[in-house]
Amino acid sequence: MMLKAVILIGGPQKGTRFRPLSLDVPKPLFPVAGLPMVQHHIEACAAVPDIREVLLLGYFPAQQLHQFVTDMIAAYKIRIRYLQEYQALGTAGGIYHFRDQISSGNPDAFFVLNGDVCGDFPLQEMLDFHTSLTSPSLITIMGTEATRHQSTMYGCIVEDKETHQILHYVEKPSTFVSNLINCGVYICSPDIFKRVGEIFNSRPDFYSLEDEEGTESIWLEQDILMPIAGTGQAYVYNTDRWWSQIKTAGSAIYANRHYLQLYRTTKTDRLATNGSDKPTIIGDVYIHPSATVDPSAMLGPNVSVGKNAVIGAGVRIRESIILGNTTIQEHSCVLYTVVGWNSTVGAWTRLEGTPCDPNPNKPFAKMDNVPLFNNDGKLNPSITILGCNVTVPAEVIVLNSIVLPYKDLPHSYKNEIIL
Ligand SMILES: Nc1nc2c(ncn2[C@@H]2O[C@H](COP(=O)(O)OP(=O)(O)O[C@H]3O[C@H](CO)[C@@H](O)[C@H](O)[C@@H]3O)[C@@H](O)[C@H]2O)c(=O)[nH]1
Repeated sequence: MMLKAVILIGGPQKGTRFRPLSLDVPKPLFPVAGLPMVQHHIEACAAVPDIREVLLLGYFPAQQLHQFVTDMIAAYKIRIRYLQEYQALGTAGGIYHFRDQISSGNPDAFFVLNGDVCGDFPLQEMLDFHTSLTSPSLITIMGTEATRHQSTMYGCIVEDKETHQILHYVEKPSTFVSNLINCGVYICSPDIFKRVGEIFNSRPDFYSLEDEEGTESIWLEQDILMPIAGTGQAYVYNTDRWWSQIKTAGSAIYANRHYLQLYRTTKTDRLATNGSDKPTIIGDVYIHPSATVDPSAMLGPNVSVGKNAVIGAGVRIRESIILGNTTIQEHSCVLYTVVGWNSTVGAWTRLEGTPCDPNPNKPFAKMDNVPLFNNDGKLNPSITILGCNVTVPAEVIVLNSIVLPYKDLPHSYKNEIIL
């Protein structure tokens, strides 16, 4: 069997809720648990022996992805390419536009993964399910359970419980349809191109100059899944493994924690260990080999420290992401915070945010993608974020605040966006 994988990474206009973290680097490359977000997808794909090529599909300028793709080829030794859409073509439009590249070598099927989800992707298990189906599936969707209340923020699937055929599919319905939601991970038969082609050719105004911008795009969800449901050609593979979207900056801390936890079973060499002349490590912590951490610092649980970062004496960090080239001076405390690249945090300073985790008392609860402001126009409590090249003085407190790049903070801040 020969398979390929397509990862949909979107473009610069997407991922706005991820700001300011997506101001300096395309959102798909933002590091979570020490690796660019979509490297986790690539790693999951590379672990499936039949996947021979991974295609990243998006409309970011190619030079923004070039180094990353080169690094990925070296790390995983499989074919990886970035294919750039000339404009946003939609979740099925891009696949259709590059159908020749996807079909070359005659793959039996190809995976499609949304770049903005994270999880413990059971790709091999899903493939086994897909290939075991007696009637061929044009598209198999990975589905998972959500709460009744949250389900309407996703694509909702009604399945035949015995055969797992999809009977009904609604994209982000206005009222409750089903607890079973679309994870944004698919296996498609190459025959899907015929379906997308029919839609492409059925658009009469395609060449009209008055055509509104955006009508050129084709959506896997609305244009393919909704009409195909109930025809016996679409199936759902259910998973109860960890899965989430990464939409808001707050979800980076949550995803970081879970990916670190996964390292415990699969990649223990990536986790920092305790030892003499080493900092105290609590729980799961990733420290880039080039980072310098003072032995009197205490890190964890759930901390990632990037390239060339310098962590001073007596520093305490918990539930946070410290990006590359950042310096945290002695005795500072960092909790539920993302510290952007090249930032400096003075001594005896406290950076603290509020976690936005899924409700632990509700089974199947996902992260709420809390908007920045509440209805009174006030900032919703969230993780604290420092953009890149921010300088925080010594002996101040920055609480539940978002600091845009290149800012020298003069004093303490609480619940503010600092522009
Ligand atoms: N290449 C490319 N990628 C795109 C484009 N538009 C969106 N994407 C990528 O496609 C994925 C889906 O993004 P959205 O269109 O914003 O959809 P969504 O709100 O995330 O919902 C989708 O994912 C949910 C799971 O996370 C699903 O539940 C839902 O049904 C739907 O498939 C993201 O990774 C995004 O970067 C495009 O024009 N081109």
